Amino acid sequence: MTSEDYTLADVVALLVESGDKGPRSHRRAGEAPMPSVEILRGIVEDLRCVLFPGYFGPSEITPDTMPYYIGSTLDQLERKLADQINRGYCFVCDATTTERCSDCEKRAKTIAKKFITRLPEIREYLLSDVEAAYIGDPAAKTHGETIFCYPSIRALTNHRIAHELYKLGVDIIPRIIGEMAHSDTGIDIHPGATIGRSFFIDHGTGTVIGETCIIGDNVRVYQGVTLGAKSFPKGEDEMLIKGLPRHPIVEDDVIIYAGATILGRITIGREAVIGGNVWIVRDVPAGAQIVQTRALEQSFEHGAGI
Ligand SMILES: CC(=O)OC[C@H](N)C(=O)O
Repeated sequence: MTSEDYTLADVVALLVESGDKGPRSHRRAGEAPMPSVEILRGIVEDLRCVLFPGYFGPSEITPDTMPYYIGSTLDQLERKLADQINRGYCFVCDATTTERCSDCEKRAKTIAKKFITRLPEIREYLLSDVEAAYIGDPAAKTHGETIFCYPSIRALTNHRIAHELYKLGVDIIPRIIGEMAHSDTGIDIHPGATIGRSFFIDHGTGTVIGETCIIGDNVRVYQGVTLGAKSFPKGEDEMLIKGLPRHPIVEDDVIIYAGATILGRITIGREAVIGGNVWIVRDVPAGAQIVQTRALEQSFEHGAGI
C-alpha cells in the first residue's frame, strides 16, 4: 500500500478501530484519570529536598526555617501523593462502580500518610549509602559531592522511595518513579528489589537490578552489572508466570566489578568478589574471588580478528 492509496480518513479509521483489539491502546472517556508523570516528578523532587534539604530546593534554608520548610512541603506532598496513588489504583482497576473507587480514595490517603511516616527510615538508609559512596570511591572529595552529584545516590533515593510504595501495595507509581531514575542516571532498579544498607553503585551507567533481587548490607557494584533472571517459565496458559523469585541474592560485603552478568535465583555468598565481565549462573560460595579466563594475546593485522 502506498501513501497515494490512503486518505487521512482511512488512517484515522484504522487507528480508531485497531485500538480496541489485543492489548488496548485506547483509554475511553469516563475511565479514571491517569497518573501524571509531571506531578510525580514534582513529588519525587520535593522528597529529595526534604531528604537532603539545602542540597536540593532552596539553598538559603537555615536551622530556624528548616522545620517550617519540611513541614509545609510534606503537608502539600501528602495530598498530591494520595491523589497519584489513587490514580495508580485506577490504572490497574477494571471496576466502574463508584463504591470501589471511593474505597480506593480512602485507601490512597491512608497509604500516603503511612509512606510519610517511613521517611526518617528512608533517610537513614540513604545516609548509609552516602557514606558507602564516600568511603568506596577515592574520587569523592566530600559526602556532599556524593549527595549532589552521584548517580548512585540519585537512583537510590528514587529506589528507596519507590520500594517503600511498592511494599505498601501501591500500583504503577513505584514503576514510574524507578523509570525516572533509569532515564536520569542509566541505572535500572526495579522497585521490588530489596537493597540493604550502605549500597554503592559506582558510575552506574547500564547497571540493571531485577524485581526479586535481594541485596545485603555493604555491597558495591560498578557500571554495567546485571543482576537478572535466567529463564522465564510459562504456566499452563503458555503465558510467562509473573512474580516468581528469579533474580540473585547477593549477601553482605560483596563487590561486583563492571560488566558482570549474574543470572537466576542464585546466591553470591558474603564477601565474595566478582571480577569484571564474568557470566555467572551458579551459586558463588562466601569469600570466593571469581575472575574471567585470561584474555588471549593476539596480533592484529589490517584489522583481522577484530
Ligand atoms: C533484570 C531482568 O532479569 O529482567 C528480565 C525480566 N524483565 C524479569 O524481570 O525477569
